[in-house]
Amino acid sequence: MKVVDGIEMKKLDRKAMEEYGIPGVILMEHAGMAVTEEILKDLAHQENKEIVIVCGTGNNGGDGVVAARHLHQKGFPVKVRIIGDIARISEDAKINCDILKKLRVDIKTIIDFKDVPKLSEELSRCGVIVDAIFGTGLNKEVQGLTREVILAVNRTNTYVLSIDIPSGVRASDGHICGIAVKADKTVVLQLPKIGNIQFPGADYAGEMVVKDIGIPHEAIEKSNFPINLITADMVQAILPQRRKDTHKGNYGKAYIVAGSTGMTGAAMLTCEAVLRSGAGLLKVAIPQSLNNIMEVRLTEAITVPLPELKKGVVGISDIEKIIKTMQESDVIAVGPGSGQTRELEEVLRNIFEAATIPIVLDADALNALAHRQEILKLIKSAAVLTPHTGEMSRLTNIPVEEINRNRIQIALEFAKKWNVILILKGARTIVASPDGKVFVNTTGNPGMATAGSGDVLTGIVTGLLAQGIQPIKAAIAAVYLHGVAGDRAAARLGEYGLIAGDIVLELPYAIKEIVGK
Ligand SMILES: NC(=O)C1=CN([C@@H]2O[C@H](COP(=O)(O)OP(=O)(O)OC[C@H]3O[C@@H](n4cnc5c(N)ncnc54)[C@H](O)[C@@H]3O)[C@@H](O)[C@H]2O)[C@@H](O)CC1
Ligand SMILES: [K+]
Repeated sequence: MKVVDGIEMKKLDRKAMEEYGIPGVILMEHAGMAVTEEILKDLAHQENKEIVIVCGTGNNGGDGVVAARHLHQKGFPVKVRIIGDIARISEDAKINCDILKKLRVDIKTIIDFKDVPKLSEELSRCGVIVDAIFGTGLNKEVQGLTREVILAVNRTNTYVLSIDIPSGVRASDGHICGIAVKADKTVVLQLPKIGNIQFPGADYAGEMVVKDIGIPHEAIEKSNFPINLITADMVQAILPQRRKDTHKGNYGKAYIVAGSTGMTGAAMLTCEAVLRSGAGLLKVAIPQSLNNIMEVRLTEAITVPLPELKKGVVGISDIEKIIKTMQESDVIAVGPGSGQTRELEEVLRNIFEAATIPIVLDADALNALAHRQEILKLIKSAAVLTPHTGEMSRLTNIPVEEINRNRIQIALEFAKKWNVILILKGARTIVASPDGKVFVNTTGNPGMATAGSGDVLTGIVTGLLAQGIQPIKAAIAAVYLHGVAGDRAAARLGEYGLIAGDIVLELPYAIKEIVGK
């Protein structure tokens, strides 16, 4: 599903109106009806059926006014409160306000700070507050009277439903413009906005429901706005059903170069995740001295011990053996728990020059690359890099705070510059492709911020690549499944006690949930 910013949404609205001749009031009517439908669902669970709709003077307010009409028609007690000068109300909103007045719906303006205490009382007493103050048109910090009203909304214990986006959240990036409504539910119109899914804004949305308001789908499909939301349907289409007449040779050979003294756990988690993602066969290159531990813990993998010169880490003396096994494999992953050595840079350079299969780079491989990014240019096959924000900061020399402010753009630029698929991990992991597309993941939870969680993700990507899934699709499916497995683990254990091994254990069920088998 496409994700847009306010400008792209306006373009699509305009296209619907100008190219297809769908009048704005019709779109507004659909929006108001979609909101009504959701309010009716919420009211079904509660005694207090009174609704207060707080509107701004733009089209978001207009959507609220339409909802008021439909709720009134169904016999619910509705109050509409418009903040500011009613004379400045948008054209389509005005048409709807005029109808409301003829229907004698209780509609008043809030023009003074003196009006706020009375409004606060109404907001506390009603069953549902509808937030129709600002939508995609929010273009400056929220101050004065509107700020007071949003504070009043947030002070109540009343259920709050926001139309399109919680008022105060900027649609283009999720920035909070001074203050924002804390919603229990957001009825997103037609397409999710970046501000609905990127933090901090995403934290204000509550449950999200996306509703079609009649913007022609072919206009949306033609839009070349590059951001997409990863959905269950999308992942289902990526993961093939297994044919009955197959054997392990049909599901690929994965090769993992990972682990060092004290870090065998990282290698282990990656390997387990590869196997749990359905790869046919797994070989793991591990420093000789760590081989015994791996053999005991990892029954299903074949270990390929490396005759390390430096004890406990993979070094350049191991390169021939690594390349030989790589040539017999369908995907190679390097980095989890490899240890920070300058020699790893040389190992990577040799792998990059020789590889004709997809390469996954994580953790210490990324730290090694931070010194010599330019060797990425040697890669002839597909590469998937999986940095968290700290690793991304080292890779790009961009401070963490700046990355957090601009995750989508920074991920996209890196993917394009180095011709790689970039998985930028974090709350709302982003997958960026070298051809300029971005996919945002919304599965997962804060319990997954735990050691080893990233190693599991590397294993899933590798396992899917082994099975011949196209690299960008493998990355998309991997981040989604990783999150679903984490959510399942959190549902069972809570977020505090969740550890990376629990994500691996839930992974088969997460896949089954999507594939059905
Ligand atoms: N044809 C359309 O454009 C449609 C728009 N729809 C709705 O309309 C919304 C967008 O409507 P608009 O573009 O009118 O914008 P909004 O309704 O989001 O509000 C913008 C209004 O608020 C003012 N404003 C912006 N930031 C402010 C601030 N910080 N303090 C005080 N005033 C501020 C602007 O000057 C403008 O008057 C969407 O989110 C959606 O809910 C839907 O009705 C469907 C059709
Ligand atoms: K809103």
